[in-house]
Amino acid sequence: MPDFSSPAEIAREALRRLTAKRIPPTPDQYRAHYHEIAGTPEDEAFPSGQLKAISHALPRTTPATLRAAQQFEAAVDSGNWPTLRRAILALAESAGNDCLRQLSRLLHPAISALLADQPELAAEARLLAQEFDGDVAEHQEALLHRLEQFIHKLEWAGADLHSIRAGLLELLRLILRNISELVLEDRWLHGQLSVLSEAFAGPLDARMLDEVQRRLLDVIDKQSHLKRQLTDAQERLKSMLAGFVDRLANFGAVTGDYASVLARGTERIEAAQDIGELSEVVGELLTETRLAHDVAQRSTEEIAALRGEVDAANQHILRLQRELDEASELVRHDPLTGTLNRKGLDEALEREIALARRRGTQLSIALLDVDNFKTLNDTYGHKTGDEALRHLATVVRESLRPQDSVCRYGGEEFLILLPDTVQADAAAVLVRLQRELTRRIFMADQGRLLITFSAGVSTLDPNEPAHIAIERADRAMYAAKHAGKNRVLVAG
Ligand SMILES: Nc1nc2c(ncn2[C@@H]2O[C@H](COP(=O)(O)OP(=O)(O)OP(=O)(O)O)[C@@H](O)[C@H]2O)c(=O)[nH]1
Repeated sequence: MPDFSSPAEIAREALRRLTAKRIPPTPDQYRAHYHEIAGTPEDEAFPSGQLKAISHALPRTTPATLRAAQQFEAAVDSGNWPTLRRAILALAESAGNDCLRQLSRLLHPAISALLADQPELAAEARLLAQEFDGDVAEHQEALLHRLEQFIHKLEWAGADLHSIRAGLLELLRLILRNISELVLEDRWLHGQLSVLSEAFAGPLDARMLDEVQRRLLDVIDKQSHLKRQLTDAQERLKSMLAGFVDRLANFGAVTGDYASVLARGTERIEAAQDIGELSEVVGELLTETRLAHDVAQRSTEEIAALRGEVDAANQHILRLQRELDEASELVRHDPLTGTLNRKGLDEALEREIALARRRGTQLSIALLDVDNFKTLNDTYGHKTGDEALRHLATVVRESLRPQDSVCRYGGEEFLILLPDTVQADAAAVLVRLQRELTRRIFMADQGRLLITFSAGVSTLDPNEPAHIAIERADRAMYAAKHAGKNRVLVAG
């Protein structure tokens, strides 16, 4: 076989063989014959199509990845392997740098911000972030080792925080138990405290803590007011009783004197020698008797007056108690059902509207009114009516998410705020509530009573005042009543 030493000779021979075999001289056929004659391995064809597909899929989210992707695209267009090799290396480097930058952002600000209570760890996170942001090539291993140690410290700090939180919660539960033992006789405070205990039973979140804080403030307000008033009233009662005892002692002294006058009079009567002497003794006894009678009468009147004052003081204490119960309506919760009252609703509305605007989420409102409540009251009595309302409020509260608010809007009417909920979902929540009331049927003394309600649902437009959306829900609720009750309608 002749030896072809120069590329020109190999090329000529390749063309000659193609002609001899009558094969069309396409680039692929030519390349195959060329390598066969030269005895060299055949280069693979440049896979432009597939490489272009890869280049389209490359990330271009940061300036660095965009640059690397464009370099890759140009290399594919050039069809040149060495250029492509350089582009792939640049791509790998940009991906690595991107990863380091993300790690640096994770360390600072994200992790360092979470470590507000651990300034040393926060400073370490900042330092590591700076180093990962710089040139890591030379001391990569040392840096990775420090990162590993930092992660260990974070794990320990996390475990510490967990046990501190558990300890604080336990402490709060203890305080609550203590307070509820101290205020056994106050139903309203008792209700508030059981709601607080329930709140601490579940996982903590910021909204729940806010609610707990408000309720605790209510409890503290009322408790201190109540205590001051009751101490005053008790002091007044004490001083009245002291006066009463003084009068009794006086009366005792006067009657004691009278008894000795009588005894002396009896002796003198026995020893009397004549009528004159006797009439003198009787005269003295009459005077003393009149005096004793006057004192006794005065004392009886004073004691009766004192008794009147004690009764009035007692009435005053009872009135105070009632006024305080009414005053609890001025705070944020309805004493019968424990749901928010109007003032509580105003605050919750303000908070939720601001949140919805900030987050660009939908706030839905539902108004529900118990069906045929007057008949229930008339048939089973007002007390059963009250219990039915309490049952309804409990089922509603327990069926909703912690971020939803329930308010007693009127006698047997409740308003529910559903943050981050579109109108159709809010209607579905109310339908679920209807089902839940059928499942958890109200057990009255007289037996099982099914409570149903009619409801209207609306969604707040970010630019309208809340009362407009409430009016829409109200109209939908009335439409539900007219359509036959026990149904949920959305506002048109
Ligand atoms: N037991 C009890 N009854 C209440 C309370 N607040 C309001 N009510 C009574 O609820 C009843 C409401 O009656 P209506 O407004 O006629 O409504 P309804 O009977 O439910 O009729 P529809 O709404 O049409 O289904 C009245 O009798 C009120 O006295 C409360 O706190 N306790």
